[in-house]
Amino acid sequence: MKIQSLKLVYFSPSGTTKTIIEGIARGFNQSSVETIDISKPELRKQQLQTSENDLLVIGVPVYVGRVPAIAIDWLYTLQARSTPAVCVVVYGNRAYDDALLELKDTMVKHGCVPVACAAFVGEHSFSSSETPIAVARPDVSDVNLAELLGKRIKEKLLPIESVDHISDIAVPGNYPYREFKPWVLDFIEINNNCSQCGVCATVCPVDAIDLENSTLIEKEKCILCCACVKSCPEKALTVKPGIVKDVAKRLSQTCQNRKEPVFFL
Ligand SMILES: Cc1cc2nc3c(=O)[nH]c(=O)nc-3n(C[C@H](O)[C@H](O)[C@H](O)COP(=O)(O)O)c2cc1C
Repeated sequence: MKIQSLKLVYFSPSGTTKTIIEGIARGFNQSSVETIDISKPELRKQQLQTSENDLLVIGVPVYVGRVPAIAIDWLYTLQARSTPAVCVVVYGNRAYDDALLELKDTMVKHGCVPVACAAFVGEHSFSSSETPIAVARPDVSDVNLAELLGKRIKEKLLPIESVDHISDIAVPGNYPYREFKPWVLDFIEINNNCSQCGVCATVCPVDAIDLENSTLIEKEKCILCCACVKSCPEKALTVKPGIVKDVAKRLSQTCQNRKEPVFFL
């Protein structure tokens, strides 16, 4: 199959999913590449139409074993016509549960034909110096594997005449998908180092932080991604004692064993 354009789409508040998707794209080595970063609220309004001549690569982080609701909402606006697609989830070294299955099912529902699926590991959103979880993942080895996956997808597509010749890919996961109830939590503490620079408000994928006064965080909008905590140049934002901190402590003890990326193609 001759691919004319690579379409990259990722939701990646703290950047690990973006790193993996870019690695896959390098390995695939296509001259025409269009990227939509759906972590940015204004870019989520952008509609995408794809055809059989495109390769759509979508990456999302795993949130409580599922695809983040924001990414599912965006996928509902996707107009894909028989488009070969790569489904990628990135998780924080605990488990990806039903997320890869959910992503694959959703993409199929919207006109995609999965040509490869993969689960990679990224530093956990709740990781901190006190509660380290998968620190600095994806690392060089993960990125090399992402590039290798890109090459293998190209090799797989080369001899195939059309999407009708791509067989179904089985991925782990269960029905019904793991239950997910959004948490509404006021869990961020801001100390006196805050210079009101606004970086936290700019990186927030749901516009939950007031740009003029970053101490005003709308907890009903917050999705706990911790992009604000991780991006603060003054290290003024930290996680308060409470549920998120307790989860982080538990995961930093129970998820120490390194998990490796897996491909299905
Ligand atoms: C609300 C929330 C739920 C999460 N649930 C899981 C999970 O079920 N399993 C897991 O291993 N990691 C989980 N993570 C960690 C992220 O999947 C992981 O850190 C990912 O690399 C973040 O991607 P990003 O850097 O592209 O934002 C969760 C993170 C958040 C914020």
